[in-house]
Amino acid sequence: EQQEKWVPRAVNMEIIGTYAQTELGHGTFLRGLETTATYDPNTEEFVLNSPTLTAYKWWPGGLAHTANHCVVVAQLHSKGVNHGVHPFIVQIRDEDTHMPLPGVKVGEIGPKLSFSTANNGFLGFDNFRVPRDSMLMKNAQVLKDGTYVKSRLSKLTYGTMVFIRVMIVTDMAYYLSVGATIAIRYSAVRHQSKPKENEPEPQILDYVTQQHKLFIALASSHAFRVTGQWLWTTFVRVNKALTSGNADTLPELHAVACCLKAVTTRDAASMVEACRMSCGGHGYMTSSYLPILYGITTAACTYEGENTVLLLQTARSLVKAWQKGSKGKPLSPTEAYLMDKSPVPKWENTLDGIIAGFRRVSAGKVQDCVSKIDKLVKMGTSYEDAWNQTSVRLVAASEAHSRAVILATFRAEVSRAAAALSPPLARVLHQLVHLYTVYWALERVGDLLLYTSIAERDVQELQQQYEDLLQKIRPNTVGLVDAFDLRDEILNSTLGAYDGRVYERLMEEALKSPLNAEPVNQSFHKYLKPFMQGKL
Ligand SMILES: CC/C=C\C/C=C\C/C=C\C/C=C\C/C=C\C/C=C/C(=O)SCCNC(=O)CCNC(=O)[C@H](O)C(C)(C)COP(=O)(O)OP(=O)(O)OC[C@H]1O[C@@H](n2cnc3c(N)ncnc32)[C@H](O)[C@@H]1OP(=O)(O)O
Ligand SMILES: Cc1cc2nc3c(=O)[nH]c(=O)nc-3n(C[C@H](O)[C@H](O)[C@H](O)COP(=O)(O)OP(=O)(O)OC[C@H]3O[C@@H](n4cnc5c(N)ncnc54)[C@H](O)[C@@H]3O)c2cc1C
Repeated sequence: EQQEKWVPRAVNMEIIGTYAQTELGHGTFLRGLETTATYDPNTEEFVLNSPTLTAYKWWPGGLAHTANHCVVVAQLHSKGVNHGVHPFIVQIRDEDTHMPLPGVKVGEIGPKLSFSTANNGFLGFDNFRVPRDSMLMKNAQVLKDGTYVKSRLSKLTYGTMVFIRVMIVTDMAYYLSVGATIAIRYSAVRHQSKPKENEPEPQILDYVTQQHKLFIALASSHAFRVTGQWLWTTFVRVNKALTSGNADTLPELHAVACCLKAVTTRDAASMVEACRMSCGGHGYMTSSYLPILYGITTAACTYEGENTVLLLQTARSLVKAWQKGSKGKPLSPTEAYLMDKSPVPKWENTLDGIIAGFRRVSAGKVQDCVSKIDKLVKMGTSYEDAWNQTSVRLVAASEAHSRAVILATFRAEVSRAAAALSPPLARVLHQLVHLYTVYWALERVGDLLLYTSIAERDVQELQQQYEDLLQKIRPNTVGLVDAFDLRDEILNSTLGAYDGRVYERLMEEALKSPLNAEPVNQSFHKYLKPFMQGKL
């Protein structure tokens, strides 16, 4: 009945909430969170408290001035026992006056790199009392007398984060479509330089280096949208099983959600930055929207689980899978390839050949990590220290695993969908799959040389395949970004508007600046003139 109490009020916006988990002192290590929720059986209430400055919640979006409730993650104490972190839904502001309630300290954390509209806040409690039913009791419960009833699966506490990580993959597909649309449309409008003296300045989109910078962002948007859809379907299936009490597939979902969130956010941030830089000085204008878009995508590398920490979570799963598979036990579908002990096949410069190659790289890296950890432990190093000393390789293994998942999913889903598409559209989408696959083979050629039978001539041929694909995709590039069908109001960009009037829009935006309100700015009279007259 907690959902009956809270959900309708949240849906009709009586409750504006945020997720208050991170504290000044802890973001990654959840078991180290310091906010306490101590049960008082005499009043059937929890007493929320921030015992130290580092216990203050810090970062939750909307917390500073928007939210009047929040989900607070706190260490649950009852009958003198700390039962670990649990979620509580807590009203923090008066619903009429919006004033902070007594015992609640809340405010803004200050300027950030971007996300300026999110009013991220801080929150401290001074022995703030909330009724027992504030504890979200879907998984664990505290009875009226303070008896703690543990969850059938402690990891369910972390479930919210899996959900958001799954959503973030699709978010990155969207952000890349915005960046690619702005940069490719601008590159079609912008003419620059004279490689051929007797011809007009060409579109910068005709420079192959410009195509190299931008087409991967376009292809990645489709790859992440397709992968995000697959991941969402997986999430729904796992969640359904969880509802019926079966948690067997949760570890695989957690592992694949971690590495996909980490890799897609890192790629999106770096590719949006490449989109910005490919637009020269105008890409550095706020009015282009590209700097803001970079700020949004790079934040995703940190929030909802810092990327390195998440890649190490996946590595933990890959190492456990290797150890399990080595004992002949079955592995989850996404990790089953780790046990492919067949001889390394002759390299093939095909999509299937490259996908198989990335699986070889991932399996080889995982095996190397396991060997290094085992060797260190045999030499007397603790497992934790052996893990830390191997962690750079563990992150790389996770990234290779994630890339293998994206490559395979992108290829399979486009091949499956192609049958229902017109031949021209199917051809263009296959070109994007091909470009994405060959791009990453070239980006990770060192790994392929280490773990597969790829030879120098294969690499040369892949480079030529890649350059041929840039040429094939070029004629459809503007059509492909137009197909994202992003309205000018959404793009919010002087460079990406559909009408291509970039110079007029840049000037229109400049003239809106208050600094252009008068021909001589007051700074002249206050500072420049006195300085020039030696009076400052
Ligand atoms: C409601 C929303 C509605 C709509 C949303 C729509 C769109 C949203 C899309 C995008 C959002 C856009 C903008 C939002 C902007 C900002 C929001 C940001 C919010 C936040 O940042 S919230 C805070 C996020 N914080 C974290 O992610 C913390 C990361 N840290 C951890 O997860 C844990 O500390 C960590 C790293 C896992 C370590 O914890 P611990 O030490 O306890 O674990 P172990 O490593 O020892 O592992 C124990 C065991 O548990 C398994 N496990 C760990 N985590 C999970 C999990 N999440 N699910 C399942 N299982 C998990 C782990 O595998 C181990 O298992 P094993 O022992 O190996 O069997
Ligand atoms: C824009 C934005 C919005 C946010 N919104 C919210 C929100 O709404 N609600 C909320 O609760 N939080 C929110 N956060 C906070 C976010 O979840 C945390 O910043 C994130 O979990 C990282 O934790 P941290 O900042 O404490 O960094 P730390 O965990 O201190 O990480 C710092 C460095 O230490 C490294 N490190 C940490 N642990 C390990 C390890 N075990 N192994 C190896 N390296 C490690 C990390 O890789 C990283 O390089 C938001 C953050 C941002 C930037």
